[in-house]
Amino acid sequence: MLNSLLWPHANTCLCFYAAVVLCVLVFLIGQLVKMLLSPYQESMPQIPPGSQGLPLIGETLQFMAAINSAKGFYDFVRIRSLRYGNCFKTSIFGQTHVFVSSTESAKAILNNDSGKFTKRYIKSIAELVGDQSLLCASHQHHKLIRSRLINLFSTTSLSLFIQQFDKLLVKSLHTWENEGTIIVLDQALKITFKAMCKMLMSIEDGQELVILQQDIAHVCEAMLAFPLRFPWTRFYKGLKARKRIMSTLEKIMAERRRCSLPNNQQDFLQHLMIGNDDKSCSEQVSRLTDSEIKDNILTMIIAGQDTTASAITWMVKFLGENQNVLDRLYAEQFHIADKTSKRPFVTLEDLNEMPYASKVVKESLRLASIVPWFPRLSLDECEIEGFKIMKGWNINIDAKSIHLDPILYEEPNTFNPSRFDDDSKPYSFVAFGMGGRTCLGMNMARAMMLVFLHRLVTTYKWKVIDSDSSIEKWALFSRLRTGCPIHVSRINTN
Ligand code: HEM
Repeated sequence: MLNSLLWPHANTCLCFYAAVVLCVLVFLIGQLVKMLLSPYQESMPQIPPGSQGLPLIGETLQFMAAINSAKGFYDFVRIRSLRYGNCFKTSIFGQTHVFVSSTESAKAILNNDSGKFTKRYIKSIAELVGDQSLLCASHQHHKLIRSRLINLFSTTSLSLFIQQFDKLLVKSLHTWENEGTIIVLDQALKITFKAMCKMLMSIEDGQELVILQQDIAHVCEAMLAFPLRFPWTRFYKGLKARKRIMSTLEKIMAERRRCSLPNNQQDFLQHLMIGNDDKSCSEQVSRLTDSEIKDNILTMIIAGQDTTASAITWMVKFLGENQNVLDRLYAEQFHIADKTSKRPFVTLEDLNEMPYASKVVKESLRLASIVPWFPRLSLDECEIEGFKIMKGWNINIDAKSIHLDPILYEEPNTFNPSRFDDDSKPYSFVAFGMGGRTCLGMNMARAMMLVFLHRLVTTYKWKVIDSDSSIEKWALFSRLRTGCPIHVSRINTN
């Protein structure tokens, strides 16, 4: 009886102790596994710091607010870069964007030896420039288009372009004297646009040019707009303008085919069409379709006009505010003017004899950072700056931060062309990008800036009237809101 009473009790005790031992064992094994894994977990890269903002819209509203402010859209990046450091994450238009600003990351991403990155613009931009545009094409398609376009940017075409640009500029500068006050940006936009249209399609004057310039401006304004398709929205107007530009190009191409223009017409469009229409061309030579030609003519106007005009405007402002730099520039430019004044045009060789002006151009491009960041897409999971980057994230190389990094540039906010007396550190100057997507028109842009500098400095003295540095709202590239008004007076060379 006693046994019968004791045994069930003993059984219960045994079960209890066994359960306790089991629990302790499970706990100890858990701790052991945690200990073994913990060094691994600590070394696992974390995702970059930053805020994803509100559900769905992320930080889109803050980004749009920056686009619509006098500080310009880069301010969105600047504030976060100060808060989180040289690699941070945000969410815009429903997508994750990472911004990085070290030279090492710029090198890895722009060189893209790993093949883990491709270029990507937001969808609305791709719609405006066209999906056959060099800017939006995927890796292989981009290679094909770039290989065709790069032939257009030869030294011969650069020399011809310099002549054409100089001719237009001299004509335009002539009229400045009567006007007294000049808005540099407006003038630079007109001249660069004319020069680009002449080089691309031989359009020089007339109503066609005026309408084209207005339409290009609409397309540019739409690029940062919210992609809403209502008749009163910027985006819709941009799409309509693109349609008109496309039909103008179609008309020009049809006309050239109908009238079988001589193949010696020296413009980019004709060169691209010859490549297409010439049936004797080897099949190996990759030809562009009509859509590819049209999208890329539009791309080159957008990529070349606004950027160069903005850069010229900043350069005039920086020079107007730095008399010591201007004095040194006068010495160099008047020396060269002894030669150029005896010839009808400035030549490429003349430009090669302007070492100080070249540094002025470079310093202006650094300080203005016209294209403030370069967008890429991560094709695979990878690590950047010690952070984990997921496949499908947008990675933006923050060129402006690199250009203003005090470790790379002493007193980075000072306009000092002589800082380029010594070679720059690798990837510290990326105004035209680097790697397989480097700016195709960089020599053309530099040439326009140098010719502009030469003619302005040797023709006029100028004073910047409004020193306001606010940035134009909704501008795709960093443009001065005032357009830099200057008062000019002709230099008496007698
Ligand atoms: C000061 C003026 C200019 C600046 C600052 C500038 C800057 C840039 C930058 C930074 C890129 C590369 C962006 C990236 O890697 O994502 C680029 C690409 C490009 N630029 Fe320029 N650019 C200028 C003038 C021009 C001109 C005059 C043309 C003439 C047509 C031009 C045509 C292009 C083209 C076609 C691309 C795309 C290249 C590609 O994706 O393969 N640019 N530009």
